[in-house]
Amino acid sequence: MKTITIQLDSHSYDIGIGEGLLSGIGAACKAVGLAGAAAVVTNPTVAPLYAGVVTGSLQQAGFTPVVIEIPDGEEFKTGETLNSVYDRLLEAGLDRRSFIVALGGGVVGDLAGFAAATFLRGIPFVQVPTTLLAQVDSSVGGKTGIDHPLGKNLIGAFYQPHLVLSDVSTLKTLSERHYRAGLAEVIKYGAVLDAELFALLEAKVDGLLKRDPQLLGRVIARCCEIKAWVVEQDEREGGLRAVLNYGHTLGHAFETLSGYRDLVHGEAVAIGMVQAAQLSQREGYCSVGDVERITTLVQQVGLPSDAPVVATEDLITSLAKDKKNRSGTLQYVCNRGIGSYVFHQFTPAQLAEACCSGR
Ligand SMILES: NC(=O)c1ccc[n+]([C@@H]2O[C@H](COP(=O)([O-])OP(=O)(O)OC[C@H]3O[C@@H](n4cnc5c(N)ncnc54)[C@H](O)[C@@H]3O)[C@@H](O)[C@H]2O)c1
Ligand SMILES: O=C(O)C(=O)C[C@@H](O)[C@H](O)[C@H](O)COP(=O)(O)O
Ligand SMILES: [Zn+2]
Repeated sequence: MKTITIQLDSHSYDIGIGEGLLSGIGAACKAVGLAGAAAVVTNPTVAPLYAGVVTGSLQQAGFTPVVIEIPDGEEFKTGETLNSVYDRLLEAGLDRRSFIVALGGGVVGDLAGFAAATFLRGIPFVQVPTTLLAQVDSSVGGKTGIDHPLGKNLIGAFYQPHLVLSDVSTLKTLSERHYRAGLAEVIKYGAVLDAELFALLEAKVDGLLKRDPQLLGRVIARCCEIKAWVVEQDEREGGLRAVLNYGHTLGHAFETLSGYRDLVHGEAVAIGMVQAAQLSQREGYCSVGDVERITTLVQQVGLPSDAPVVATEDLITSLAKDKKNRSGTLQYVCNRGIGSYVFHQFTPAQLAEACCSGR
């Protein structure tokens, strides 16, 4: 197992990455001092595959697990689902010594993490990510929350887990679509923070698509190292952390406008990154060749690169709700060449017009 420690003033925690780790979750929770009842929040797709081994391991380590299922899909990352989780936690009699285990992808992790942040004013939680996207991104760094009909992740909290345990073997059962969606966040790290990682991805497209376990282990660990480095310097997104929003400003707007149904998060981010590369080139931050490299990699891994057809007015309204909006101006992440970034201010109207006129 590879371990990466994320060191924060609030508290530090380990990210364990390796094959076959799920059966060790009970011992790992014990080792970080957790006790009492454990609520395993998961969904009907993941539960039949992995809830048994997780609850078995927790029982063996002396915990009393209860499984709470939420419906599968981004459209259920809502206040209604969150309330149903609170109901179940109360019914199960969880107290302040109890903890939550988020077993699933980013939707489960974000929602269960927010439940942990708010239930009884905060109980510990553990991330057990089972999608590529969750292993490289959402399980790390403590952003938790739910969507609102008007915008992505508009309700939430910064709340760090006690532990992240990423079992790479779970990726074998992930659908092609969701696996590729995870590659979007991997490309993001390379495009704005690590030129070497970007070049590795370009060279290893075949291995990535075949889910070569050794390559995946290396790539997941590198992404977590990069994210830990960013979050350690700026846990609550005062500045630097916004770089992790590369591709997300337009991406989140497209997700919202699709009613959280047509595009999954990674697909929306892929489209947003291609738009960001084009805007970066237009502003003189990168070359036509850089835009081509980003677009080609996105397309080679089977992700969409063309913006969906949306009304400019709707796009402006949605962009105006972005959390990076300050007095009508958005802090937008451009790539400076490949592997580096620069923030540029755009109004929602400028972004929407650039995006919609490009068609
Ligand atoms: N908190 C953060 O920092 C952060 C970062 C990136 C994304 N996110 C959020 O993450 C979410 C997207 O996460 P996601 O891409 O994991 O989507 P997801 O959670 O919807 O999972 C994708 C699909 O894969 C299924 N699944 C999960 N693990 C599986 C497995 N091992 N085998 C088979 N099927 C499996 C799920 O049931 C679901 O149907 C979005 O809500 C996004 O906003 C949060
Ligand atoms: O961890 C971060 O910071 C990120 O921005 C990671 C993103 O990939 C992720 O989608 C995040 O949920 C977006 O955060 P938001 O604050 O823009 O909603
Ligand atoms: Zn994201």
